[in-house]
Amino acid sequence: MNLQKLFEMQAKLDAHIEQEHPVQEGEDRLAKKILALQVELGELANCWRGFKFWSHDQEPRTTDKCEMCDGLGNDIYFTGSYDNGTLQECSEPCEYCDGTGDDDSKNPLLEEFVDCLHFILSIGLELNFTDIDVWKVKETTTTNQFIKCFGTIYNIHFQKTVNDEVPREMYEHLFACFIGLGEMLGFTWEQIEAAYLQKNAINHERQESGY
Ligand SMILES: O=c1ccn([C@H]2C[C@H](O)[C@@H](COP(=O)(O)OP(=O)(O)OP(=O)(O)O)O2)c(=O)[nH]1
Repeated sequence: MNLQKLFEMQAKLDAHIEQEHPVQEGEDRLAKKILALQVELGELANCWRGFKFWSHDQEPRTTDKCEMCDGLGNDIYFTGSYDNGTLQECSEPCEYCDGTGDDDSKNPLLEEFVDCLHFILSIGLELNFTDIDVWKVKETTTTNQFIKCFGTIYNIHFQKTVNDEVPREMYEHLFACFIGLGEMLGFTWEQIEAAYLQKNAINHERQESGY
C-alpha cells in the first residue's frame, strides 16, 4: 500500500481544485471536506444496501447497466416492411454485454468508496498528516463498520472545533476504520488504488472543463 503516492496525487488534485475554486475569506474548507466525506460515506452505504431490512433487494451495486442495450440484454431491431405487413420485431443478445444487461467495467460501489478515499486523503493533507501508520479496525458487522466510520469522522470535526488540534492517532483511526470497511466490502488494495487513479484523472478533467 503506497500511501505517499496517493497523498501526492491528492495534493495535486486539491491544488487544481483550489486554483479553480479559491478558498474564500473566512471559509472553513476542512469542515466542508468533513461534511463531503459524510455525504460520500452515506452514498457508499446506499450503494452497499445491506442495511435495507425493509427491502428484498439488499445486494450491493457492483455492476452498472449496459448503456448500449439500456440493461435489457437484447438488441431489438425490425425487419420487413410495415407497408406490406411483413414487419417483424427481432432481438438478439446485446454484443456489448453478451446479453447480461450489465456493464462489468463499472463498479458503483467501488466508485463511491474511492470518492470517500479522496476526501480522507484531502482531510489528511489539511491536517498535515501524510506520514501515517496504517492499521486496520474491523467491527463485527458491515453496518457497525459504517457507523464507526461516521463516528471517527465526527470525532475529527469535534476535536478541531473544540481544541483546534486533531491528534494524529485520531486521523489514523479514521483511516484504519476505512481500510477495514474496504476489506468488508470485498475490495483488494490493488482494486482500490486502480479505481482511485481513474477517478483522480476524471476529477482533473472536470476541473479543466469548468465543473
Ligand atoms: O477538495 C476536493 C474536492 C473534491 N474532491 C473529489 C472527491 C470526489 O472524488 C469528487 C467529488 O465527488 P463526486 O465526483 O461525487 O462529485 P459530486 O459533485 O458530488 O457529484 P454529483 O455532481 O454527481 O453530485 O471530487 C477532491 O478530491 N478534493
